[in-house]
Amino acid sequence: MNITILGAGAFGTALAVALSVNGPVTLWGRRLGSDRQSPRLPGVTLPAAINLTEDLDTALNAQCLLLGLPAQALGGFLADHADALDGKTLVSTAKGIDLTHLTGPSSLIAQACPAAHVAVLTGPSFAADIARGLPTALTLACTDPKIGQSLQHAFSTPVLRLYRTTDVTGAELGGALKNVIAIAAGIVIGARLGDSARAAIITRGFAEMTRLAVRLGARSETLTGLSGLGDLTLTCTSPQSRNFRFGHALGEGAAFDTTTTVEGVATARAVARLAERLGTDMPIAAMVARLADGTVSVEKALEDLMNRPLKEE
Ligand SMILES: NC(=O)C1=CN([C@@H]2O[C@H](COP(=O)(O)OP(=O)(O)OC[C@H]3O[C@@H](n4cnc5c(N)ncnc54)[C@H](OP(=O)(O)O)[C@@H]3O)[C@@H](O)[C@H]2O)C=CC1
Ligand SMILES: O=C(CO)COP(=O)(O)O
Repeated sequence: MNITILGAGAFGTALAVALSVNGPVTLWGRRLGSDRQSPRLPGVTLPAAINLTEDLDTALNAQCLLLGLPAQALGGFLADHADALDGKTLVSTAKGIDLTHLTGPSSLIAQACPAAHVAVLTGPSFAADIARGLPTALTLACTDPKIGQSLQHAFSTPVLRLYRTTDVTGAELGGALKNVIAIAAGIVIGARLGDSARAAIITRGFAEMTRLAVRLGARSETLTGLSGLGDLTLTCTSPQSRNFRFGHALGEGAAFDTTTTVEGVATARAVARLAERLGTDMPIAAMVARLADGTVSVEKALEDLMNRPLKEE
């Protein structure tokens, strides 16, 4: 399968590097430079099997396109290029909920490109790890089992092992919601509240993730897989995670580089709105939204969460 990746950020570039072991790959980006290096993946030289292009028309000729854009940029990109994208196989790697439409990437794609075959590639994977060829397991979600199987094979390599599911909603919500909980975990560690508190945030955060995802049509078992619990574990425990690092800075009262992609901030806001609309209890996510917006202090957030009515687990 001829693979084209749109978006030369850290993840799109890492996937291009990984998939180029299977054959030629095209990587489109707005600013690629000429030295086969990526500013988002320092120290990684892009192999010759990656065809780099800044010409979007050329890139859009492909039948299967991996979309490496962040969640909040995806809607605009789809709107701008819907005609050229419709009817193709479009695989999103974005981990977020669109703040305007309050939906995940798959619904955004389906709304903009109704004739497209939609899939989601997600799971625990730092771009730097993938680009270095470290062993990684991911989830490929597609409602059409045949297309899902063909993508699973196309995107697997000796060090990239893909599992398959038809639960697109569950897979993409797991990836989006874990970013919100990773911010909370970072805040806990940054504010020196301890590893026990982090374990509580991970566990109760996972309960929230599952509650909202199931309410939106996901299968609960999907949340226990790589795309949910797997990615939650990774991002809540590793300083490689930008969401965790953002939370850490918030917790210790330090500044954070605002140009860094931190998907969990907009997603926390989207979750707070969704939770209110659906009447779903999402206290940690709602608190992350308020903390990120600066409308509550860490001390007050902790006090409020600890003093919620006692209940059954
Ligand atoms: N990094 C990681 O480890 C992983 C990331 N992901 C997910 O992948 C998605 C992308 O993240 P990541 O690659 O890390 O982000 P980066 O911040 O590294 O890169 C984002 C890329 O998107 C491009 N972009 C943004 N807006 C537009 C637009 N309107 N049109 C065209 N290109 C645009 C940027 O282009 P430009 O440089 O020109 O601004 C940039 O190349 C996120 O949802 C993330 O959660 C998933 C797994 C792992
Ligand atoms: O999604 C990721 C790992 O699976 C990357 O996490 P961050 O965006 O927090 O760096």
